[in-house]
Amino acid sequence: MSSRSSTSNPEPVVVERAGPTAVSAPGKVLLAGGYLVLDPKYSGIVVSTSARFYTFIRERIDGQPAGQKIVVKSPQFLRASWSYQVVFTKNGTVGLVPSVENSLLGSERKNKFVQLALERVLFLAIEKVGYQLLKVATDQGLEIIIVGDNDFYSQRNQLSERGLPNVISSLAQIPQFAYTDCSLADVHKTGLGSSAALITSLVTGLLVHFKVIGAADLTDDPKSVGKAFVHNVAQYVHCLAQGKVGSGFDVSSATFGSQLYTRFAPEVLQPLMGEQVPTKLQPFLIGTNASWNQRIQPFKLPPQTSLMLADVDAGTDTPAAVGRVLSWKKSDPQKASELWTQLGATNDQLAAALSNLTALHTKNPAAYAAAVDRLCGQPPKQWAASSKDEVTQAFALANKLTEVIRGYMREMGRLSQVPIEPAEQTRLLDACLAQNGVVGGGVPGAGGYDAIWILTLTASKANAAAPSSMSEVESVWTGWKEMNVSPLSCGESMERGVRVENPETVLEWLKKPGYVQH
Ligand SMILES: Nc1ncnc2c1ncn2[C@@H]1O[C@H](COP(=O)(O)OP(=O)(O)OP(=O)(O)O)[C@@H](O)[C@H]1O
Ligand SMILES: C[C@@](O)(CCOP(=O)(O)O)CC(=O)O
Repeated sequence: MSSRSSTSNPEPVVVERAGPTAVSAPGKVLLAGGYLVLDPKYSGIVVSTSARFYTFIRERIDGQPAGQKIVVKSPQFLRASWSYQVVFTKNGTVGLVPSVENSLLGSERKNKFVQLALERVLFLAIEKVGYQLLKVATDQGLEIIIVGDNDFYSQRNQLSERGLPNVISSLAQIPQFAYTDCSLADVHKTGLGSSAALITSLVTGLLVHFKVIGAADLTDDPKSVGKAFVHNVAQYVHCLAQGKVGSGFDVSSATFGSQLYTRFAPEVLQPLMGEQVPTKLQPFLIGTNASWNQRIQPFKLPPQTSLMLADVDAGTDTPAAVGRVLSWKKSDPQKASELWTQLGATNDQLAAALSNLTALHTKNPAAYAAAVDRLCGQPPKQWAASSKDEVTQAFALANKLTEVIRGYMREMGRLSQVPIEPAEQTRLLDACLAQNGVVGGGVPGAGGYDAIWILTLTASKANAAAPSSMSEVESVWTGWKEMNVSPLSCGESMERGVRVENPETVLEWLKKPGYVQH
């Protein structure tokens, strides 16, 4: 067990009991930049999802005082609760010890994501608020409930058990945080970054609950030092738990929301990834530490567009795919450099084209809406020739760029012999992109068979009669024979990053009938 010492003198403290704390963080879709975003020379277009991960923290356990004990419950899954003892010693150190009952309870042996988040935030807390305050903050025991919106986990079983068709409108009939009746090890995750959203939500909830940071620190301003600290701590814990330093786009978007993301230099985490925990963590993670040189540019999709996500039935081993692509890249640096340069430039052009559409809406909302309503009734291949107006031309350009990106991703897959956009996904995407009002689509992140994303136009409210490209795409999905295509979240708003929630509201959600209390 590691332990940690305090920097402040043990003074008697006035105890003010802390009320409950609730925090949420969004999932992610990497629309463009898979593989390239591992290199700080390139950026990724990351959209935060409407699906969010929630952490609810309150004192006592099942309403009873439980000195220095912490229980973390994940009630959507079988055997998913873990209990720990916070250990304070006379010389002012703190440590976290998994309780014996974890194995007795039949819990999955342990959850390193949860345990590392608790342990490392306790170390930071004793550095920042001191031994006495931290001891008080845990002396009644803590009950922590962590839940992810349904889209993080395949709902196919839920839909079939309820006799509901596999369509977007059915998703709203499944209770929020629905019980999956399976273990975490067996659940089919949908690739929305559940662990990054979990860690960012749990770490932030603990930092707020232990008063290491204030709720005011959680603005979405990428320049906020408090938010940067939260980002750094969440990246640290997530990389420790995953056992690797990925690009970090998922934790960054969970923290700051939708963005154009450029990776921090991975070396910043090297001193923290070993067995030995540094005696002081704060200097490495503080928001003003310039070694954390990620670049975060707020981004949002254009107005009157909706991001549709579908979960496809075969899984993809992302780490293995990354390994094979990078080893090919090493074996053919010349060809890889050409491809990375062309793909990186096209990704940047797509980001600019999408941001330009938002600017065109700002410039003339009426003209923008009129153009979108018209394009809702045409397949994208006809857009460029249909009108010379700048909104039409801008959407035609965005569509063209997504198709060029798909071509480069297929080329990367062919050269590295990794199924990045395999033929089955190509056929499904081409069928979707032939529908009216579809701006573009592709395989998110590392690609493979996990999922597809489709960006569709939505008619203005004044034009309710306009055709709905979302339903046209959904017809392709429901009629698709080659693979099982299940709809996921379908969001218009570009989600904010990690934020404090009203604990009473979250508690009400957790008491609803469809949510199974353990
Ligand atoms: N509701 C939850 N409660 C507890 N732990 C969870 C929960 N959801 C996810 N996790 C943890 O996150 C791990 C998944 O993290 P991993 O890095 O393997 O995948 P990921 O890339 O986050 O997956 P995806 O992007 O598909 O959501 C699970 O094995 C589990 O330990
Ligand atoms: C392949 C990679 O660049 C993106 C992986 O994205 P996803 O987890 O498949 O959504 C890996 C990374 O950035 O960590």
